[in-house]
Amino acid sequence: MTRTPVNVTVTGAAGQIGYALLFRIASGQLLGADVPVKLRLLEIPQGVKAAEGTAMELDDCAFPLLQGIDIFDDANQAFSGANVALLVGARPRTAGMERGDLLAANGGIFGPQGKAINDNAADDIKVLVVGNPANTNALIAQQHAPDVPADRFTAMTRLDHNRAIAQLAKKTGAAVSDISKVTIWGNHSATQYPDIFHAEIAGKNAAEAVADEQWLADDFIPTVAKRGAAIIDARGASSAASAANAAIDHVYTWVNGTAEGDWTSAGVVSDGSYGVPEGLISSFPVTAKNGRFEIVQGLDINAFSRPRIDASVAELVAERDEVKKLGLI
Ligand SMILES: NC(=O)C1=CN([C@@H]2O[C@H](COP(=O)(O)OP(=O)(O)OC[C@H]3O[C@@H](n4cnc5c(N)ncnc54)[C@H](O)[C@@H]3O)[C@@H](O)[C@H]2O)C=CC1
Ligand SMILES: O=C([O-])CC(=O)C(=O)O
Repeated sequence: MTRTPVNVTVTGAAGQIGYALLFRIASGQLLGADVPVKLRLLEIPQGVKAAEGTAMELDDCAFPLLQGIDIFDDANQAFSGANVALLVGARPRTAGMERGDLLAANGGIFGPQGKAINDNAADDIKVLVVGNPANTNALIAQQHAPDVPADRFTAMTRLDHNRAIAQLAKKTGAAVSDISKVTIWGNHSATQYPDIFHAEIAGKNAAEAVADEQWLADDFIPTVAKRGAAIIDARGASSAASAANAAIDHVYTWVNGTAEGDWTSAGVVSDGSYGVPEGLISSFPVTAKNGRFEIVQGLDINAFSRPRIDASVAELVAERDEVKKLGLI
């Protein structure tokens, strides 16, 4: 193996997503089957011992691409030389917690981690925020990293994107691989808008193939948007393997590109496209090429879609205003 290993930092490494994610990174699924990796795991002190156990199991897989595992409880060390950072560890909402409390608790995590990335990561750092509220946590981290180009900070809506594809495949009987150009707009929350008006099934418009606006409004959109809660209800724990899978998909696509004629969804810094205020980290249809996401331009937004996009973006604006008020950005 002659390639220089890629340093991948994962926060919340001892959590349930971490457990589903690390083995797939180490096996080559994050970056490619010929790319060696070094893992840098960040946990809070109480999580370090469990992370050490996971590291023992990673050793026991004898992955040919895995060239080292280091475990830290200090963000500056964990992000030192990082080329890819997966920010999974977050403070979950607990009973009685208001949105402001949740944003404040996570601001205390993502502000310092953004600064640690700014001060210690490699010049080509790419950041994916998974920990909720993912879009606003990503914004907080990005705002604490003034020396890192803003477009290196992204939030995960790929799970929502994959959920939308799966629901559309179920409804139409199409193969997942025949579905392209699905879009998730807005926030990774129940206000998100999964849009199939530009999607295609084997090259034909998906909304026309479905031809059922009532199904869209009353079934498809709420099923996708509330899927996280449905999983928690059924499993007694939040999505882990599917979230890890989406994180793998997000970074793999970012690094290796979208297929010709397709796009994906990601929370990226808005350039003002589609009326989304500049600087917000909102989900858009994006292509990836040469290691960069680009927002797909020029799509017609119809009367069904417009208010739904606006509602989710309004929620992001409210979250941004709240973290500003709290002095977190
Ligand atoms: N964007 C998305 O689509 C999805 C996001 N999520 C979010 O991902 C996050 C992680 O989920 P799980 O792994 O299930 O949670 P978990 O509670 O099993 O694990 C979280 C881990 O993060 C660690 N942690 C907490 N604060 C930390 C810090 N400051 N630095 C480093 N590590 C820290 C904890 O010790 C714990 O081991 C949650 O916020 C969850 O809501 C989950 C599913 C989908
Ligand atoms: O609410 C959660 O923690 C899980 C989540 O984001 C999802 O499954 O989309």
